[in-house]
Amino acid sequence: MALLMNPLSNLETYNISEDLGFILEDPLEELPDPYQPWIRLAKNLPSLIDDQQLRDEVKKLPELSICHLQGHKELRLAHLALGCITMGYVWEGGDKDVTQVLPRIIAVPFCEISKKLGLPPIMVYADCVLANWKKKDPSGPMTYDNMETLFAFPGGDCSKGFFLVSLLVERAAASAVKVIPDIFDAIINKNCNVLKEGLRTVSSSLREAEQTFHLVHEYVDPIDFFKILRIYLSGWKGNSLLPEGLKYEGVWNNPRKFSGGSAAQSSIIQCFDALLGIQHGSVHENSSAQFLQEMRDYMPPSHKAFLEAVASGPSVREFILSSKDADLKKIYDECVRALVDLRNYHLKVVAKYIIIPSSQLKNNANRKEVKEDEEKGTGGTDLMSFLKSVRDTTKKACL
Ligand code: HEM
Ligand SMILES: N#Cc1ccc(NC(=O)NCc2cnc3scc(C#CC4CC4)n23)cc1
Repeated sequence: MALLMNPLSNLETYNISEDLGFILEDPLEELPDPYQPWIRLAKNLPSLIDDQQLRDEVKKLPELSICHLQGHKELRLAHLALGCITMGYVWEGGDKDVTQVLPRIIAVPFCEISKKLGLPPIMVYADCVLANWKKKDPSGPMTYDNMETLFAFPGGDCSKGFFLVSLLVERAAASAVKVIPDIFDAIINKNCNVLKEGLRTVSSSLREAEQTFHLVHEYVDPIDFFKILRIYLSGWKGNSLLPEGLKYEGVWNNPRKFSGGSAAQSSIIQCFDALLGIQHGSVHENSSAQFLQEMRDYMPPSHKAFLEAVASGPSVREFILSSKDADLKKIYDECVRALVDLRNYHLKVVAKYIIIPSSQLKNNANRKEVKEDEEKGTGGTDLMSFLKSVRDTTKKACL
């Protein structure tokens, strides 16, 4: 039977790497000379923030047109650098001195670059995880010891650990992305053996991703994460510290609300949900599904398009439900269980890095009441119930 056109046959068209999945391959580290002031500020965020100098330095930036930025990788580096500077600018004073206005000198170029990339004018996962890395020895392996982030936040090596461990988990799971076109071809051609092969690769890459996740305990300190880093990931939607949002001076007359960085902006996990036919409730009544759907607007548009292509492709779940092949059902369940185990492990990590430090700090005599939205995700969601509901709907997908 002639191979029917498989919409996913060329991952390149979705800016997806055969080897690294949604990770930006070989991110640029430098921009053309005129933009050096942006790179210099972004490279010195930790010390500028610790010295409370960042806001003053931002105001001294030269007015720059974005016309000298050429190509996707320069735009991604510029969005990453300006995204880091924006988070540092807004949260430099912690929750005691929050600024409501982003100065035009940075707001105007940041919004123009965001528009060209189809990203929101706030730091997103595709910035500080997917594009924020380099190898120390370019000919060496992609291992933690041979890698470095391009930009960091205050809190010592906490942001490096958090961003690079997430990147390595993405890389482990990426080996499953490249078999998705083969899985769709197998369904179109009713080839059970090729389908089984593809699903075995999916479950083994998810198992490898969970193993990689363990690195978080070695490279991220819970107190540094909870007390310092998470502040800089916070957004201005559903945040009582910026109830109207942030005013982007010179761009919009009214303040705008954008959600803080979230791994719900990671395409890789949402891609497995789409492939396995796991619905996290309907976007009409279920807030978890709404949040996951909304976070797709914080992904590079080509990655969002890939998720939609996977979700609208031939249904793996329906094909297997209608199949008599018990082996096929078993392999499908192994994929679902691997995703459940990954989400369960993630919940344990969230307890260690958020729930426990939060209660420890709450118990400190001199600590003010925890703000009502501190227990919420950077996206303003009630994080534990969100994560548990996503894990539970994944579990329900078992055959
Ligand atoms: C210190 C380590 C971590 C903490 C404290 C943490 C915390 C959280 C929190 C609070 C959320 C809820 C939504 C949000 O606010 O973003 C979340 C979502 C998520 N996190 Fe993490 N996370 C950590 C590490 C990781 C790593 C290494 C990965 C792997 C890529 C990951 C993948 C996800 C995903 C995919 C979601 C969206 C919900 C889902 O699809 O299950 N997280 N995380
Ligand atoms: N209190 C408290 C509280 C603390 C943290 C959060 N949320 C949070 O850190 N989300 C980001 C996240 C979750 N998982 C992963 S892997 C890689 C990233 C990332 C990133 C960059 C920011 C784009 N993430 C919510 C509430």
